[in-house]
Amino acid sequence: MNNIVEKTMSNSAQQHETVTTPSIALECRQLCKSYQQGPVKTKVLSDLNLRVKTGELVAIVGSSGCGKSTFLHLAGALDSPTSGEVYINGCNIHQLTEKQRAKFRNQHIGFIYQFHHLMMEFTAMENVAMPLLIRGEKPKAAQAKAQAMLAQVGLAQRSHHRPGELSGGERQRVAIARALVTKPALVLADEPTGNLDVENAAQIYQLLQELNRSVNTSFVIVTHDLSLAAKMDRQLRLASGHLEPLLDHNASKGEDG
Ligand SMILES: Nc1ncnc2c1ncn2[C@@H]1O[C@H](COP(=O)(O)OP(=O)(O)OP(=O)(O)O)[C@@H](O)[C@H]1O
Repeated sequence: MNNIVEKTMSNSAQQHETVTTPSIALECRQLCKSYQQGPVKTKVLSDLNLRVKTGELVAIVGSSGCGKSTFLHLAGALDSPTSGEVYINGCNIHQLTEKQRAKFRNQHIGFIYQFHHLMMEFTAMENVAMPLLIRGEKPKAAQAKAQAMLAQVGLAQRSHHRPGELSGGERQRVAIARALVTKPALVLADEPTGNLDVENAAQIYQLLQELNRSVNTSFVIVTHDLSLAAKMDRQLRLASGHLEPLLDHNASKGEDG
């Protein structure tokens, strides 16, 4: 009997531990990046630290040229740091081989760019299904998932349209569906509303929030728009090569840059 009680107590303690200890989707440790062009060395990131919890929405703002895209490229395993480490769901991504990194990106990371980067000769459905086909899913299953994802972003009726037959906001919705169709741990977005009008931009952010809640994917969003950044869980500023809380009240939330 005692054993059972002890076991139950220890199980409940473990469950409690699991619930109260947040998982970390992205962790950057002492990240540094310099570019060397001939004799000129440009130091862009310097001892940057960041922890993003599973399901957290983080906005990063910063002046032009401060290193936001550089940071996203390192966090998304598209480029290597000069030094430092990046962990996604606990995996040190820069220790992987190039081939392993490509596979890891396909399985765990979604990208959303300012200019959607859709394949213009393919339909919305084909664009969204592509990451699933790349990871080896059967075409029928991939199409069914792509159709469901397009419905989630409000484009069920546009699945056979090519990007040229969609509005700017709709194209960005397709890009969001493509980034999320694999249910990645982390979505990295570089100015996802940069080329949209205010109304469309607000709709896209609302959509990102809804998807964040429904799939529990973590989002790191680079934006120039402070009012939209304010809607995220946390706002950080990239300056002098590292991240700092944008607003004073964020400092009290802990988990700073
Ligand atoms: N491949 C590269 N080689 C050399 N320098 C680079 C390279 N890529 C970026 N830089 C430099 O690194 C700095 C940061 O660039 P980055 O594109 O990350 O800035 P950003 O904050 O995204 O800018 P923006 O908001 O204007 O897009 C800039 O000074 C840029 O000139």
